[in-house]
Amino acid sequence: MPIHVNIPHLSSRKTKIIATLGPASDTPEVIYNLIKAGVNVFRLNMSHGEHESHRKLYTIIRESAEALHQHITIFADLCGPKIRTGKFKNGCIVIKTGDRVVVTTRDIVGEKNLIPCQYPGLADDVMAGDRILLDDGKFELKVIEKTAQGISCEVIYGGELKNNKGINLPGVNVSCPSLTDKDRADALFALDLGVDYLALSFVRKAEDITDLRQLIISSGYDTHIIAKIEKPEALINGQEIINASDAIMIARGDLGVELNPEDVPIAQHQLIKSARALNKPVIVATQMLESMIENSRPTRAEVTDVSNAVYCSTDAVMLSGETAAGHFPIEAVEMMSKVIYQTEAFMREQDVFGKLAHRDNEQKPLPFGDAVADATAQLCFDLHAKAIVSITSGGMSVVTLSSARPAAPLIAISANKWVCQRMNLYWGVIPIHAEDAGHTHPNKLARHHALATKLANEGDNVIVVRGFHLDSQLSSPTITMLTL
Ligand SMILES: Nc1ncnc2c1ncn2[C@@H]1O[C@H](COP(=O)(O)OP(=O)(O)O)[C@@H](O)[C@H]1O
Ligand SMILES: C=C(OP(=O)(O)O)C(=O)O
Repeated sequence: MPIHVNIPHLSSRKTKIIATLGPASDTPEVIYNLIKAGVNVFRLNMSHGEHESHRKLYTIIRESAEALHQHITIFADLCGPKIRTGKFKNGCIVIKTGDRVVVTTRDIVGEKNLIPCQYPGLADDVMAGDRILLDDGKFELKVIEKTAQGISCEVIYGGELKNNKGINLPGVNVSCPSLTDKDRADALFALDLGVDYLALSFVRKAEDITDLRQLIISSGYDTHIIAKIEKPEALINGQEIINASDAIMIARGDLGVELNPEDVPIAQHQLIKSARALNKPVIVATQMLESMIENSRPTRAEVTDVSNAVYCSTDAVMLSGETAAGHFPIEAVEMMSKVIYQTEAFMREQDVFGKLAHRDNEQKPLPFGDAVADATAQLCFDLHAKAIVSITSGGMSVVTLSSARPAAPLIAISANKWVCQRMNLYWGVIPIHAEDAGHTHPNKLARHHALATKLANEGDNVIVVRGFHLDSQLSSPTITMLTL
């Protein structure tokens, strides 16, 4: 049986790459090449496409992952109360600064100066004078009056508006529920398909996550949830939301429209720190290599943005339009991968890894699991260990070990391939599916897989961690140094 492990040369990369799929990347050939270029996680955006097209993509991803002997994570991104335009004749219209346009909630196809909106409550939620932002804030309308035809607006900043683009109402209290009927239908579809995570857009409070959790559990699944942080309310309720979810995404597209753009980098720093303190993986998303939608080379500022997110120790960086609808999807992944390697090499040189552990957080005393994870990272550093090996059933200990940001690769062995796919999102984690994980001696497993992955050689030290329970009452962790 082939060992499912990330391609060896990619194994040394700690920060994971997420790619959104769309018309530019919906063939077996492109998906296969995206994985080869370094994608660890794919995002299926439920705001676009149909269930059948997502099913097709899901199948292609699983087949390509199998062919490349890799664990690949898949998540479905639920729209949540995200408001969007409808469709236009010919796919787009041009709105001109100074013109009058009508935004209608009728189910029609848009045309010149008529913009359909998919959210029926829009007219109730806005008032004369409110701002309506389109396509992540690229275009701006000002509400003049509500008429029988719809909401009459003046175009403040115009441009080419395409199908299905986001609408933001900064400062307006949107009455739309957090989990819409479409989200429920999309969630059930994605759960049945077998996705590894569900992401929820426009989370405002912890209950939004618990509502989705309820739906997942009542459907018989234990799929994990990614909370997308993109509303000012989500920053206010940040701790509770992070606690209630399994991972977070800093969705900077909408966040940068809902907040002042200059507040986004600060929010990014704070969210990465808070998520790590609570052992929750964190994703930095949107516009990371935006200019590569059109150009084969990114701007220096974009490359620096990716590098800074890596240096701040995010678990994953995400590509959106670059891989979904851009002209250079493979090149965008290759570029992201190069920037990550280069930045991590610098971090290694500066001895940053292992020093980013939980003890930097303000909690005193540390929770037991965090303290064990930090001690393991420190041991790894002191013993020049080539790898940490953790044998896990559900991955909880692995996410905690990963949050200590150890210098060595973290080989996470599980008998459950779904757990492997889930763990593949975590920083520095190399998941390995081994059916005998439950009944083979941990040291034997560790030795075999550390050598088979070529992460360590005969004579090298590895650290084997087991019996690791996050609750100190139940835990009797064993941390062993094994010389291969
Ligand atoms: N499955 C899809 N089908 C058609 N177009 C898509 C799909 N996924 C993404 N796109 C296109 O790529 C753009 C960027 O992708 P993404 O960031 O996922 O979307 P958005 O920002 O609209 O949520 C989208 O706005 C859309 O134009
Ligand atoms: C990732 C984001 O969400 P979406 O693509 O759904 O707009 C974002 O707003 O940054």
